[in-house]
Amino acid sequence: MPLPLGIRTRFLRPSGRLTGKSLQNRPLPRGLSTTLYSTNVHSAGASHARALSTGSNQSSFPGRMHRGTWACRQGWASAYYRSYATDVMAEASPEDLRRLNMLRNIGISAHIDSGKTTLTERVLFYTGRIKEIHEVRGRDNVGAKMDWMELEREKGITIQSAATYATWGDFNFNIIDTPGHVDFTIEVERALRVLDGAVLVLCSVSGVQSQTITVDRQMKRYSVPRICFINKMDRAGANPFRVIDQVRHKLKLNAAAIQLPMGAEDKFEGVIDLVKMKAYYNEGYRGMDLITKEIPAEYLEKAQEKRQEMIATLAEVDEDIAELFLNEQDPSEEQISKAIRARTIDRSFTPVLMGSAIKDKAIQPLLSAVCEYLPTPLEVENFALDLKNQEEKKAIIPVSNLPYVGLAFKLEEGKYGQLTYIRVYQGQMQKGDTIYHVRTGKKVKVSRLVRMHSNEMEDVDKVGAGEICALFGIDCASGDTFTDGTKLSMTSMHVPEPVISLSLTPKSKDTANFSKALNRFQREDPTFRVHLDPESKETIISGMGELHLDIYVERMRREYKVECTTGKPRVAFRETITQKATFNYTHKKQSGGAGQFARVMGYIEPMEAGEEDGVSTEFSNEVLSGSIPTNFIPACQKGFEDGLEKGWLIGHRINGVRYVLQDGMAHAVDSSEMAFRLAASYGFRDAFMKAGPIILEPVMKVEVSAPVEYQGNVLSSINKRKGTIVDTDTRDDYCNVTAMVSLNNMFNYSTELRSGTQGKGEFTMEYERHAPVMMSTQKELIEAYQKSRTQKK
Ligand SMILES: Nc1nc2c(ncn2[C@@H]2O[C@H](COP(=O)(O)OP(=O)(O)OP(=O)(O)O)[C@@H](O)[C@H]2O)c(=O)[nH]1
Repeated sequence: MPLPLGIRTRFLRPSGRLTGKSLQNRPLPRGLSTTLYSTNVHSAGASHARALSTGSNQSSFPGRMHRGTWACRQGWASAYYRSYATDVMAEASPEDLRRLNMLRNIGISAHIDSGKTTLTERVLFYTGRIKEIHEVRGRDNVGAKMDWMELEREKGITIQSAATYATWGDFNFNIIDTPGHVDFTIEVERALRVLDGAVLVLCSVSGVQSQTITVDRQMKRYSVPRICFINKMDRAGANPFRVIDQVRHKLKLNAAAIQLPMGAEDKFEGVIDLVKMKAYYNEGYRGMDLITKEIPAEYLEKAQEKRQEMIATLAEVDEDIAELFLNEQDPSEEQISKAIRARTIDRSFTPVLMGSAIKDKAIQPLLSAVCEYLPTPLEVENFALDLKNQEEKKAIIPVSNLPYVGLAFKLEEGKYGQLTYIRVYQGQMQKGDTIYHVRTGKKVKVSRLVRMHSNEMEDVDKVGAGEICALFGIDCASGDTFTDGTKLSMTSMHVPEPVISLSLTPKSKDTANFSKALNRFQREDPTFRVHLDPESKETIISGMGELHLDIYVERMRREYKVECTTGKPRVAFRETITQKATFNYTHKKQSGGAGQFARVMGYIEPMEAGEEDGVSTEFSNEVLSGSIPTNFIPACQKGFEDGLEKGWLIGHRINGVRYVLQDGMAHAVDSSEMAFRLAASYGFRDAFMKAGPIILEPVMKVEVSAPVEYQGNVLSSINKRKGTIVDTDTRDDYCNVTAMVSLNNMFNYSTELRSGTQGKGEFTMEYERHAPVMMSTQKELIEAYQKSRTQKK
C-alpha cells in the first residue's frame, strides 16, 4: 500500500539556534576525537568533511536537543507527532542524538547509464571503503564494487541495489546505488522507502530522461528530499544550465545551481561553490586531494550572477532569505547554507551540483553537500500502524532508548546465505536479542548482525535507531515488520503490477532446485510472480519486462544449475467490466448423498479507476435480512475472489470490479461454505458476461533517441506499431521521440530500431497504464483463446 499523502512529511530541524560557536565549543563525545582525520590518503576529502562537521557554518547540526526547542513550521504532519517527538528526544542520550545527527541514509538514483555506479565507486574510494577504483565494464575486468553480481558486471548494468556503509569525517552514511533500468523499478521503490534523502544523478548532455521522471515520481511518492548531481561534465555538449532548466520544467522542482562549473567538456577543471564563493580543484592520485582556491578572475562575474540566481530562487521559498533579498541585503554564507538545508528538507528547494565521476572531479563537494543539506533520521517523520488498536497511526522516533521497530526491506541470497536487510526505525538491535516477526507472530533470534558493504560485510554487535543493517538466516518476506513484541506494522511500499509473462519449463525432471529458485526469487522480489496455469499445467512467470524475466531465467541457470525452456513472452492483459449487471444464481445439487444448496443475489459494477489504475476490486456485503447466514459470507467473498483469478474472456485476471451481495437463500441442511463459494463464483460469471466485459492491455511510454537523419524511420516504426506520438524534440543533431505504444506491439522493437538507424538508435520503455484494446484485437484474442481451449480438450 503506498503511503497516504502527507504521512511522511518531514519535520524541520530544531530552532534551538545553536550557533557554530556553540557546536565548536561542545566537547566531542568519547571515541569521536578529531584524530580520526589523520594524514591518510583520503585526508584531503576527510578534512573537507571535518570542516563541515565542526565548521562555523554548521549551526544546522544540533548536538543537544532540549525539550521545546523544536520549531513548528510547515511540514509537520501533526501536533501529536511534534509533542511526542519532543518528549522522546528529551529522554534520549546526547550520544545517541549526536550519532543520529551524523548519520545519512541516502540513495543514488537516475536514468540508466547516468553514471550512478561510477559515482558511487568514487564515493567508496574517497571514504576509504575501497583501495582502488574499478570501472563499470572497465578494461581491468574487475568491474565496479557495487555491481557485484556476475551478470551485472557482464552486462554493465545495475540489477540489484547494493547497500554500503561508509564514513566521511565525522559522518556515517548508508548508501544505496539503485538500478536505472525500468525493469528493476522495485529496487528503487524499496530503497526510497527506507532512505531519508537521495542524490538524483543526471547526465550533462541528455538531461532529464524518461527514467529520471519515474525516479522523481517515486521520490515524490515517499517524500524524499533530494539534491541533483549533473554528471559527465566532461562530455561533448555538456550544458548544466540547460539541464537545470529541464529539472525546473519537466520535474517541476524549484532547483538552482549552487555551483558553477569551471570550463566544460574536455576543458572541465572543477567547480566554484556559490555558497562559500571558493573554487575547488581535484589533484593527486584519482583526484584525492581537493584543493580550495580563490575564484579565478575570469569566472568572478559569472559566479556573482549565478549566486544571485541561487539566492533569488531560495527567496521564493525561504522567509529569512526573502526578507534580506527584498531589503537588497546580501545573505551571509551561514544564512544561505541554513536556508538551503531547511528548504531541501521540506522539499521546496533542490540544490544542484555538478562534476565528472569518470574524471574524478568534484565528487568530494557532493559528499559534503549530502552531509550538509540532506536530513538526519531525526528529521524524517515515520509512522507505524498499531494492529491491536484498529490500525491507529503511531509515531516512530528513531532513538535507541525506545522499543525496537525495524522493517525488512530487502531479501537476498548471497554467497554467505540468506540475508535480510533491515532498517531500524526505532530502538536498537543487538546480537543475541530476540525480535518478534509481526506478520507470523514468531520470535526470531538475532544470531549474526552485519553492516553491508556491497557483497562484503562487517560483523557488528549492535546497531542503533536509524541505521541500516542485515541479518542472517531469517525467514520473512520483504516489507515485513519486526518489533520487540508489539503488534506494529510499518506501512509498506508500492508494488507495481507485472506487465509481461512467459512459460518456464525445466529441461530436466529434477524440479527440486527449480521450485527452490522460484520460491526464493518471489520472496526477494515482489514484482516477480509465479503461477501455475491450471489448463496447460505450465509454470508462468510474470514481471516488469523481458529483461527482468531474462535475468531470473539466467540466474536460475547460473545459481541453481537448472536449464529451462521459455515460451514466447506474453503481455499481462487484464479483464474488466464497463457497466453494472445483476446476478441471481442458485447452486443446487440434491441427487443422492449430502446435498448442496446456495442462492446469491446482487450486482457487480465497475470501480472508479483509483491511484493504482483501477487494479482494485471490492466485495461489499449488503445482506440485511439474514437470508444468507453470516458464517457463509466469507465463503461468498472467496467465490468472488476465485472468479477474479481467471477472467471469462481470455483467462486473464479481472480487475476494477465491485461485487455487491444483497440477498440470497440458504437451506438448513444442504447449505455449506463450498456451496456458497461456488454460487458466488458462478453468479459472478453470469453477471460478468452481461456487464460489457473488455480486455485491457499495458500501454508503455516509449522514448526513442536517434540521430536526426533517422527521424523519419523512427516515426514510421512507431506508426507501424500503432503508437501515439506525444512529443518530439530535436537537440544537438539528435531527435527524441516520446510515444505511447501498447506493449503487445513492442516485441522485437530493438531489432527494428537497430536496423532502421544503423545501430545508432536507443529506446527505453516504461509501463504507463492499462487501457482497453481495440475491438478488433479483442475479437482476435478471444478467438485465439477459445481455439487453444478446444485444442486442449
Ligand atoms: N564521459 C563520462 N562518462 C561517464 C561518467 N560517469 C560514468 N560514465 C560512463 O557512463 C556509462 C554508465 O555508467 P554507470 O556508472 O554504469 O551508470 P549507471 O547509472 O550506474 O548505469 P545503470 O546501473 O545500468 O543504470 C559507463 O560507460 C561509464 O564509464 C562521466 O562523468 N563522464
